[in-house]
Amino acid sequence: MSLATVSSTVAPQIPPYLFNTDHRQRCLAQLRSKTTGLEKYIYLNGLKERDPSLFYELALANMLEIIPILYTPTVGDACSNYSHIWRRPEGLYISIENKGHIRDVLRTWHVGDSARIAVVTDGSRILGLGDLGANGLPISIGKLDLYIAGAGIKPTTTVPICLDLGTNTQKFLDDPLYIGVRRKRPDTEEMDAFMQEFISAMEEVFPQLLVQFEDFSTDNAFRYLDLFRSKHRVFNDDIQGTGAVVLSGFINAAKLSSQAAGTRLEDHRILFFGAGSAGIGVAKQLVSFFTLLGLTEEDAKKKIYTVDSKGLITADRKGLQEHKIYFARTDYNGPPLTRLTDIIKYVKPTALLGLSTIRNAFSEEVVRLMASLNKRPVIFPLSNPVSLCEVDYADAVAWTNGSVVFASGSPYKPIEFEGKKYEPGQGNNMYIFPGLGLGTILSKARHVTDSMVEQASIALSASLTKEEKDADLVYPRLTRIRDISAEIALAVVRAAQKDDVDENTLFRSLSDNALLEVIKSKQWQPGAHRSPRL
Ligand SMILES: NC(=O)C1=CN([C@@H]2O[C@H](COP(=O)(O)OP(=O)(O)OC[C@H]3O[C@@H](n4cnc5c(N)ncnc54)[C@H](O)[C@@H]3O)[C@@H](O)[C@H]2O)C=CC1
Ligand SMILES: CC(=O)C(=O)O
Ligand SMILES: [Mg+2]
Repeated sequence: MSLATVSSTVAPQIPPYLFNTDHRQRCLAQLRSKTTGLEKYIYLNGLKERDPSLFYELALANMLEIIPILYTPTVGDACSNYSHIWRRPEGLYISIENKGHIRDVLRTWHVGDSARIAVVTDGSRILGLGDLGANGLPISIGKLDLYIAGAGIKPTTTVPICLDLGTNTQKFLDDPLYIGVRRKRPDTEEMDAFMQEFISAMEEVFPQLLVQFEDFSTDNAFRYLDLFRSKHRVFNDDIQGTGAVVLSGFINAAKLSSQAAGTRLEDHRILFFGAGSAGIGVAKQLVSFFTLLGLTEEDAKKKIYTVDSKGLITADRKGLQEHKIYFARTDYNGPPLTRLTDIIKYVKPTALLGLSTIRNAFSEEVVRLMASLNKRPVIFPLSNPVSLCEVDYADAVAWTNGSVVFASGSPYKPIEFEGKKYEPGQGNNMYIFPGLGLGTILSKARHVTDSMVEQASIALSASLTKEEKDADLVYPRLTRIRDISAEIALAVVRAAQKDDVDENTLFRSLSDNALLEVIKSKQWQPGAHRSPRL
């Protein structure tokens, strides 16, 4: 027998000194030795492949450090560069060329009947980065990592999907390493036929699955939500998840702002800078909330002003896109208002929400104007990733002399201003979709109803501890996300029961405390099946 044969048949021995240090510390040191976000992302991706349990253990124990790598902002870099950093298949690509046999492609995914949650993107609007085509897969993977870490969904029941339908971004079509099909995106007719086949095939192959649509371009985001939501178990994260998370933060922020001003929640006026899937999704969620407070829909709608790249959206504007019509103002008859400062002077908003993808759109002049109109202005620059955020946290604090109530889409660190510590909120749908998904899966809800989304939002806003309230936070600390997801799931299950869409009726007889315990007991824990040393 040759030496080469001997060495290939003997299992490699792990030298005992490898265990002198906790391997988690070794992995963290390796992670921290990487100098760029993208290198850290690649490192974590490799760790997940080698040892998924350890990967999630590290993510849970070091959330504030690791989530911004797996998710926004760094996942944006990963998507932008995905064709170049690709190592191995780690999700399901369904290409436009698979039309006619999509179910066969779905059957190649290894989890079959046990699949519970799929995040599906077509890569056409990844964060605020535009049409990234097949490079969009990491957004589905990152969202599912949050389902696993944040809600305790079992990793083996998740399905990350990127629909590879082409791209209209020429730079990718010209890139020899581009991973997707080299063609422009289909027209509506071709895409509709593909999507109909896709959603039917999903239901056939994965009968218990919840589908989260993610980062579709705005028209298609609304289109496929409207087409599928009453027939299938689906929701759109950018419209509904964002609506819920921002409503939740708004409720807490508006309380702080109203307390300072001596006004009521009903007195708020909200200006949306950006009127796409996210902006309009949030605006609709706010209308629904104001009606819960007793306002008529018409009066609730009057509280909302929307702005797009052409300025304040008014009903007399020609060729308005469908999704902008509902909020178009009928009470402004002057010349078009295009400058944000002029719009603010006209509207006098108490809250300014940015979902525009325009970096630094909330200039010093804008922020100071908001502070001059409000004792505690609510300013939420929600565009992702950080490179597209409408205003940095430190600037917002300095320009309002510390009075701002702030939440951004991507994370900022706490800061010190004139000797006082200030802590930002992160208004990101990551606080909602894990719990919304968990509640939907456990109740086996046939559909995701409006009330399930709304109750998720209200449960999140009610989840602040006294300490978090005392620190003027509008969202709970991310490190508590598992417990918060369980509380949200409880509210979602109850809403599903009220709407009579829960196919699992066993939970109906349980008290809230008992149900919460059941939900927590279902949360997957990393590390349960691994060697205690690792
Ligand atoms: N924080 C969170 O949880 C979430 C944040 N987002 C972020 O929101 C942003 C927008 O997403 P979508 O609504 O889906 O995109 P979109 O492209 O549909 O909407 C962008 C909107 O901004 C407007 N806009 C563009 N340039 C403008 C300008 N110069 N002045 C005023 N308005 C301008 C557009 O007209 C459009 O109405 C993205 O950056 C995305 O990452 C989206 C979902 C969730
Ligand atoms: C957070 C998210 O879903 C987005 O920026 O698109
Ligand atoms: Mg999104």
